[in-house]
Amino acid sequence: MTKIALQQDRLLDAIVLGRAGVDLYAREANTDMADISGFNKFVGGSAANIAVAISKLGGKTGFIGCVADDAFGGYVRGYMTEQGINLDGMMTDNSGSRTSVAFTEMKPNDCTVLIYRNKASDLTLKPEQVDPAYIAQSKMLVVTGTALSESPSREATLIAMEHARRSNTVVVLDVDYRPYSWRTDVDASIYYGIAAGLSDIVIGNREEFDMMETVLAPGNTDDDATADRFLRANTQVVIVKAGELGSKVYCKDGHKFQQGIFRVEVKKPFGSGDSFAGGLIWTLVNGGELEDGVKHGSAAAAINVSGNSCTEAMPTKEVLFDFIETREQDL
Ligand SMILES: Nc1ncnc2c1ncn2[C@@H]1O[C@H](COP(=O)(O)OP(=O)(O)OP(=O)(O)O)[C@@H](O)[C@H]1O
Ligand SMILES: O=C(O)C[C@@H](O)[C@H](O)C(=O)CO
Repeated sequence: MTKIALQQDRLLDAIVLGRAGVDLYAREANTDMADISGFNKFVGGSAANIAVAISKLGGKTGFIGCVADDAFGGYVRGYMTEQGINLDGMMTDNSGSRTSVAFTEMKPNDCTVLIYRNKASDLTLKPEQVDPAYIAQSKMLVVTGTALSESPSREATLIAMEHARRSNTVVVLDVDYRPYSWRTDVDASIYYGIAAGLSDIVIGNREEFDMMETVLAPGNTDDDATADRFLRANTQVVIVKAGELGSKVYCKDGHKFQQGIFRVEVKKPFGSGDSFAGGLIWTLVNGGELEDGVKHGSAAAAINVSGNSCTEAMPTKEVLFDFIETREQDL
């Protein structure tokens, strides 16, 4: 069994860095985007989803990001505050940017997620807006990688990771690779490489690790070789997620294990990665074992993909443990 050493005397369990925006989910299931007649509004954005996931499980969370000075920015702030998320690190941009908006179909497979990110406010976050004292109050800093895609958010993210290292705040990188946010895969792999070197835990799927290996190991598809390459510098754990095939976990000391999925009736595939990260991180900040964290993450993801949204479908601790007790898991 593996434990991640954390500073226990911190006010916050985890601060999540990245985008918080609006998700608009199709009212009709199994309908193409062009034929959808209406959408239900929720708070979304990968980083917000992870923060809500940890918070609903009972964790004390904070957030570093930026919403626009618009009605959606106010809506996002209001919802996250109701969820108990500390927003001392959430900025508001009034330079004409817009809070990110995602439209989604509701289909179990081949489900389109259309994200409007022209002049996205989260990417206006500036390095001077990142407070090292805020990060030093947290056991963990969780970075969602799209924040690296553009300046000044890229520099803000890298300095946040550096501050975390200096204050012994454990750093988690959730790769969260959205190809349309980047000029080229080469650019992406360079910045993700720097960020991975600053991280204790790196979580991604195969497509994301392929992108990260664009320059250094083009064509590699072998998870073991990937893990060897990324278990360097500060990185203690590499997790390769594989959707319905579960996940593989690699530790620096050579220990490795796999986790299967909890089979459910899937309503939509998105949100699985964010709920997985939420369940895992909540377990680790509470002093739990890595093996239990990955199991809790898998269960939270299964619950989420069988629900009708991302944030609202994140489980509480009671729902999570009840689900695990009553379900078989594929190993
Ligand atoms: N259909 C499914 N049924 C049950 N569990 C699932 C399913 N899909 C994914 N999961 C769980 O969620 C974890 C993460 O999923 P996945 O590998 O799809 O992440 P991801 O690529 O980051 O997803 P996304 O970007 O869509 O959020 C998997 O390792 C698995 O435990
Ligand atoms: O991450 C986003 O910007 C949108 C999400 O909330 C979306 O629902 C999704 O794709 C989750 O992974």
